[in-house]
Amino acid sequence: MNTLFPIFVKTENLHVLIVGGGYVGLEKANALLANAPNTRVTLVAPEIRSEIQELARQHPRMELIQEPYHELFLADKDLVIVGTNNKDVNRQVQQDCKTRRILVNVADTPDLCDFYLSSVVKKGDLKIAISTNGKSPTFAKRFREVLEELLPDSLQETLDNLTAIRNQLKGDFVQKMEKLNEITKVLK
Ligand SMILES: C[C@@]1(CC(=O)O)c2cc3[nH]c(cc4nc(cc5[nH]c(cc(n2)[C@H]1CCC(=O)O)[C@@](C)(CC(=O)O)[C@@H]5CCC(=O)O)C(CC(=O)O)=C4CCC(=O)O)c(CCC(=O)O)c3CC(=O)O
Ligand SMILES: NC(=O)C1=CN([C@@H]2O[C@H](COP(=O)(O)OP(=O)(O)OC[C@H]3O[C@@H](n4cnc5c(N)ncnc54)[C@H](O)[C@@H]3O)[C@@H](O)[C@H]2O)C=CC1
Repeated sequence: MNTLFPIFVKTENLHVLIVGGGYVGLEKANALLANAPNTRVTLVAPEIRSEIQELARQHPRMELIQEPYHELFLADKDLVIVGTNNKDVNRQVQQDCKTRRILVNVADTPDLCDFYLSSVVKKGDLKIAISTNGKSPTFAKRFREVLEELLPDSLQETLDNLTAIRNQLKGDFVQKMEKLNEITKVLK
């Protein structure tokens, strides 16, 4: 059964810790900052790839700490993503997060994850998150590419028009809902 519950998180309101400064750390930092460049991200690792250092130069709210993980780094964090090349360290971080009730993603161990990252399709204000329940991240990536091709750029205009109508509508909640359902019937 696929029990994942998708939510859209305002990461700019959070302080995220990434543990690991290799390819995985880079991928996850890129994923976060591509969606919300203003997110406060702290990345800790004894070795940090040069691409991550470049990313930090472009994002003033990203901080790099060139040290091994220590639980003290969890003190002020809301969300943690772990991707070191040391399984014991990954496990330790996961346990420390559980103790503090901080949501944690252990990139190479789905069983230890409280949440997964998704493939993200963006067309202006429309955002679609794709997950395969961990079965094939590569399928998620390919399906993102298919949807990116398929969805027209004019979608933003439709959304803008619907927002304008939504803001002008008078009446109670039910009346507004009926009207908006009527107008958008053509989309079915
Ligand atoms: C469970 C999950 C946890 C998490 O990381 O959050 C997870 C786990 C693992 N990924 C692995 C490998 C790869 N991951 C990618 C890519 C992505 N992986 C992402 C998400 C997720 N990956 C979560 C489930 C998402 C879902 O439900 O579908 C994406 C969508 C989002 C993102 O990372 O930002 C991003 C695509 C973004 C995009 O382009 O749209 C590629 C392809 C590539 O990089 O080109 C490969 C190599 C090929 C392959 O294996 O498929 C391995 C094996 C590691 C090993 O062998 O050591 C594990 C561990 C395991 O499965 O056991
Ligand atoms: N979920 C995913 O998308 C994928 C997961 N993986 C797995 O993730 C793991 C990491 O992969 P890469 O980033 O490619 O490895 P890498 O070798 O490029 O980087 C490992 C990083 O972990 C850091 N590290 C080691 N000990 C640490 C400690 N005590 N505290 C903090 N950081 C520490 C290193 O300094 C380095 O920055 C591997 O086990 C790999 O199998 C690999 C590919 C994709």
